[in-house]
Amino acid sequence: MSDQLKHECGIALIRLLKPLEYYKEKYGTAFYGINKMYLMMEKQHNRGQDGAGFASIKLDVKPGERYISRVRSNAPQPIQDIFAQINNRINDEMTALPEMKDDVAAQKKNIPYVGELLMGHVRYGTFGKNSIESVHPFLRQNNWMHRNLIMAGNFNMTNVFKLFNKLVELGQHPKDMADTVTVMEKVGHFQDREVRRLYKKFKKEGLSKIEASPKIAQEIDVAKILRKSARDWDGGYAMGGLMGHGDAFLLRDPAGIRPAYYYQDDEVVVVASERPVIQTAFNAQFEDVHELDPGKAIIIKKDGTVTLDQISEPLERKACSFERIYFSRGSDAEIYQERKMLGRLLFPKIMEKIGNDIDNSVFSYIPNTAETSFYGMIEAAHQVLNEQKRDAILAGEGKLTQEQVENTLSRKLRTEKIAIKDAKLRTFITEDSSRDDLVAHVYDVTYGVVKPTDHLVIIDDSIVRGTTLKKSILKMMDRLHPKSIVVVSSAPQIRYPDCYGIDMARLEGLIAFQAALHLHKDRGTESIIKDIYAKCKVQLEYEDRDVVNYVKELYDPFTDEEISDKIAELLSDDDLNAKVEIIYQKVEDLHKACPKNLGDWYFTGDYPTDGGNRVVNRAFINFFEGNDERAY
Ligand SMILES: NC(=O)CC[C@H](N)C(=O)O
Repeated sequence: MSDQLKHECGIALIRLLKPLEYYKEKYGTAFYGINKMYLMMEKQHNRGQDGAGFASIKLDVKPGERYISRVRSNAPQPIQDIFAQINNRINDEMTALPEMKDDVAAQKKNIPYVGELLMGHVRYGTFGKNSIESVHPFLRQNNWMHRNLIMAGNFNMTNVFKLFNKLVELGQHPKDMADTVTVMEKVGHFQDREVRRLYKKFKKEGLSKIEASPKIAQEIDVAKILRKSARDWDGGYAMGGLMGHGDAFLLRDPAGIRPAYYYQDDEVVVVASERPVIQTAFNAQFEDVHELDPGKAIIIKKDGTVTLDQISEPLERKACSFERIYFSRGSDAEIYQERKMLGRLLFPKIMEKIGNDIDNSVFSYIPNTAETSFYGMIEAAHQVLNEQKRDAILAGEGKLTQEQVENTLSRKLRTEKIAIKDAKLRTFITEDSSRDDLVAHVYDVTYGVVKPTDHLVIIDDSIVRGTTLKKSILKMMDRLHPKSIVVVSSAPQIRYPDCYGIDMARLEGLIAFQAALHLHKDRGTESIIKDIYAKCKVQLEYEDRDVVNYVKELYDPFTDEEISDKIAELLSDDDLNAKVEIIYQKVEDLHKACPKNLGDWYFTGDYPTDGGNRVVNRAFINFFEGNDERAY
């Protein structure tokens, strides 16, 4: 991936179903849960590097003993940082009381973090700042056990301001503008109400306060709380939560935009944002890890009962296709095949651009995530090359000499590692005039394998803003003097903002949007920009469900190819010698390759929730008015 794209968060939840002694006996440590959580977070570090956090709950402790621990970090290596803190603390306590070594009860009593219920989170912020206060999990604390709530999520709500204002209208005074607080306060509000309802019920039945408490824990209806809380959430989410008394949940949005997977055996229940994370950490088989259905919550009661509850009416399933193209780790059995298919499906178009001249083409990729689609592209290329060889041999009708046959068979695909990412360089980049020259060196190239007669074909996951392509990759590749550079994007053109967790909130940053604007200018049809603006303005007063995405009209007059060609032009500086061509995946082919993740709003403008149309409407107004604000 050449564009820096802020995206996603990763979530991990573990419930140990057996007493801690069991893990000590079987695996040699009562810190089994913490170790597994470390693995699960580390295996999801791709999903967030702005911050990381961990929280745990000890079940069945005596009043006065601490049972909730949390640690968060926004240090440069946040996962390492929090587990260093956890380790240090554990070591300190163990050194102070060495007789605890084999005494699990004492460890549980004296050492924080050791618990039966654990939640971890890695963050890429989509809302608010990167301060430590914005790092999940968030705590809502109370002296009543059942009223404690810990939340962490991979989410973005399109209507977070509306939700915030609702809290204020209720007379509340949220302490923070963080979206996680807004969402958590909603759940906390209904959790409080449910606790109150149950308390009244038990009081009526003649139970004392102390008798009612364990009964509340048993009967607290988590599904009901979530149903009420999520009623007016509009967005993509996988929201995880722990309640003080030991219930836990993870809720997925009704369109299945954000991912969530779970696994259960007789020792653990586990939930994570990505499947292979669970497979690797628990040595589980692919078919034993299940996807959580859209609109459902997995609820783990304190007694270990696990249920899957429908929380909101499912919408049409629109799981984010970017998860498959780029965000999720490509080690997932399905995602790996899908990425390869994305590369394979692009090959016919590549052949057109290189004039079928495989021998004079060098094939490569932008590291690292595009490597898998590169393998698929190469498989397709091999197939075509083999067909060419077969046809050449058959055309000889058995009369070819040995040398001729050998020559044909010796034709090989030229796959090379061309682009090299020099990540460290970023840290030196300053704002002064030397910046552009340094930026060019963010990528380096391999010298000596490209000839002036060659086409250089380079595949990337996607082209969002195109900045790095323009400022670095194309310039560096041009130094190799190829005849042409064919940039291949395994994702279609990104034309619309995202509002469900990917940080692409502004239209004017998108290179496809810029290309459409330029095409209108070239053709003297710019008046459409004003017309769309007028239509958007009118809609400001509309209810979300009535808003139409008029930004589509900006793209309607052009074919995909016209926009791709314009993008190629915009990304080619005058000083480039090679001709630049750009090939994008077709939306139909994306769906063919990733049939379970049909969420494609950033490519098509078809938003899966009503709030999406409001966001794109606002984004266009912001663009037109030169307003820097975010559209949600
Ligand atoms: N990427 C995410 O899921 C972000 C979660 C949340 N919106 C935050 O900004 O903290």
